[in-house]
Amino acid sequence: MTLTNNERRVLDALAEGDGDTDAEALARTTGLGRGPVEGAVELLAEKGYVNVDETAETLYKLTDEGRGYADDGLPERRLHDYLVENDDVTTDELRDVEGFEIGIGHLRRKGWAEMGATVEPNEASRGDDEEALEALASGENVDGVPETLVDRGLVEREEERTVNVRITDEGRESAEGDDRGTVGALTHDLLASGDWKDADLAEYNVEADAETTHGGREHILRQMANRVKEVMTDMGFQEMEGPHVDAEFYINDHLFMPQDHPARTHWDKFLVEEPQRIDELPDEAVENIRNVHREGAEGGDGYHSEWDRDVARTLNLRGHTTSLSMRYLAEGVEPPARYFSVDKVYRNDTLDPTHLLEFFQIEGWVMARDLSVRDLMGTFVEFYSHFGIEDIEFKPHYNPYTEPSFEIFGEHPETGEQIEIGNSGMFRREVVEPHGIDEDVEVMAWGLALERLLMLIYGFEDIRDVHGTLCDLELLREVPVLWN
Ligand SMILES: N[C@@H](Cc1ccccc1)C(=O)O
Repeated sequence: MTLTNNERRVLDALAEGDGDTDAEALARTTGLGRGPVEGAVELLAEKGYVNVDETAETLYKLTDEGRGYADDGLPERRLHDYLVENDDVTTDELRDVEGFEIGIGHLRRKGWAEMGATVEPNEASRGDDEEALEALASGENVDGVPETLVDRGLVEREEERTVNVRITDEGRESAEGDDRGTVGALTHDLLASGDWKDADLAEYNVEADAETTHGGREHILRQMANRVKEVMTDMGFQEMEGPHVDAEFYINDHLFMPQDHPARTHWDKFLVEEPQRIDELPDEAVENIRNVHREGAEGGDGYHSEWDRDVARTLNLRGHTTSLSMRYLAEGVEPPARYFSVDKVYRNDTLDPTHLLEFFQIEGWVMARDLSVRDLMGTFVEFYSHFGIEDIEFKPHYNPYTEPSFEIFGEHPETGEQIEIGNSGMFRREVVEPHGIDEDVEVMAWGLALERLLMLIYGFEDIRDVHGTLCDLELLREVPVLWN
C-alpha cells in the first residue's frame, strides 16, 4: 500500500522504537510537527497499520505570581503571620505589610481575622489552596486543584490531549516490507540531489479529491479565429495581413465611397490624432482612384464630385478589413486567387448584446473568371457547414462597392432569432478596374463577424459574456472545446 512521506516517517519511527508511543514523542523523533504527525497517524490508522487511542488530561501550571506565593506564602498568610507576631495592629499599620491590597480581602473572606479598632487574628489552618500551590511548585501534578487558584490567576489550567499510537502487525510488515522506499511526493531534496531518478514513485490515487485549478487556456474567441483560419486554408485561401490603422484611401476611396457621401461615415470612425495622415500614396493608384470617382468605370458614370488626396491620406482605425483586400488587389493579383483574413476591426458603435467597439472580421475574396452569385452563396454554405451551421439565409443589401450585395443571416440556437452574420457581394467595376482587372474577371467578397459565428455555435446571447470587462470568467473557464 502506498504511503505518503509523512506516513512512512511515522511508521518507521514506530517500528524502530518499541512500537508504542504518542504523537508528541513521534513529533520529536520524526522532526515533523505535531499536526503533520497526527495527520499521518490518522491515515495509518485507516490502513490498519496503527491503533490509536486518545486521552485527555487536565494539567495545572503555576503562573509567575503563583510561583512567588508558593515560595513566600499567600498574601493573606503573610498578613496573618504579621498579626500573630504583633499585638494590637491597626488597619493603617497592616497597610504597610507587603501584599496588603491583595491579601486583606482574602484574609476576611477566609475568616482569619476580626476587623475592629485593631485587627485580631483567628485560627488559620493551612488550606487546600496552600497545599496545592506547594505541590505544584515541587513539580507534582495535583488532582483537584482548588478553583480559587485559577480564579486568582495563580494557576493555569491546560487540557492535554495525548494521542497514543501503537503499531500493528500489518504496520510492522509494511515498515519492513517491499513497498519501502516508495516516494509519495517529489521534494526539493529529491530534485536537487538527482535521487528522483532512482526513486520508486508512489501510485497516483486518481480517486482522491483534489482542488480545482484553472490553468491558462486559449480564449474561445482565439480558438474560433484559429479554427476559421484552418477552414479557410483548407478551402484553398491564403491569409492576408496588414495595418490596423490605415489611410482612408484603402478603407474608403478604393471602395468607391464618395468623399462627401454619408456612406463615408458608414461607421462612426476612430480617427488618429498623431499622425493624422499617411505620408505618401502611390501616384498612379491615386490617379486611377480619382478617375473612377469622377468619371466612373466602364459602363458607369462616376460621382463627378471633388476628390481630395488629403482626405484619402487621413488615418483611421480600420472599420473593416476590406482595406486589406484593397491593398492586396493593388499589388496586382492574377486570377484565380483566393484570400482571407481573420482580424480586428474598429467601429464607434453603441455597445449592446450584439455590438462591440472592436470585433473580428472574417474577410475574404475570390478572383476568377465567370464567377456568379451562386459561387458566392455556395462558398458561405460550405464555410458555415464546417461549423455545423446548415441553415443560413441571404437578404439583398446595398454596399457602395458591391453589386449585387447580400447580407447573410443565421438562426440563433437559443432565441431562434435570425441574426446578421455577414455582408457580401460582387465587387463593382469601379472597385476592380483601377487595379487593371479584366472585364471578364469577377471578384466576390465578404466580411463575416467572428463573434456572431461564436454566438451561433455556443448559443451566447450577449457577446459581452465572452469579451471585455463584463466577461463571464466561469463560462470562459468551463466552456467546452468543440474540436481540436
Ligand atoms: N466591408 C463589409 C463587408 C464586405 C466586404 C467585401 C464585400 C462586401 C461586403 C462590412 O464590413 O460589412
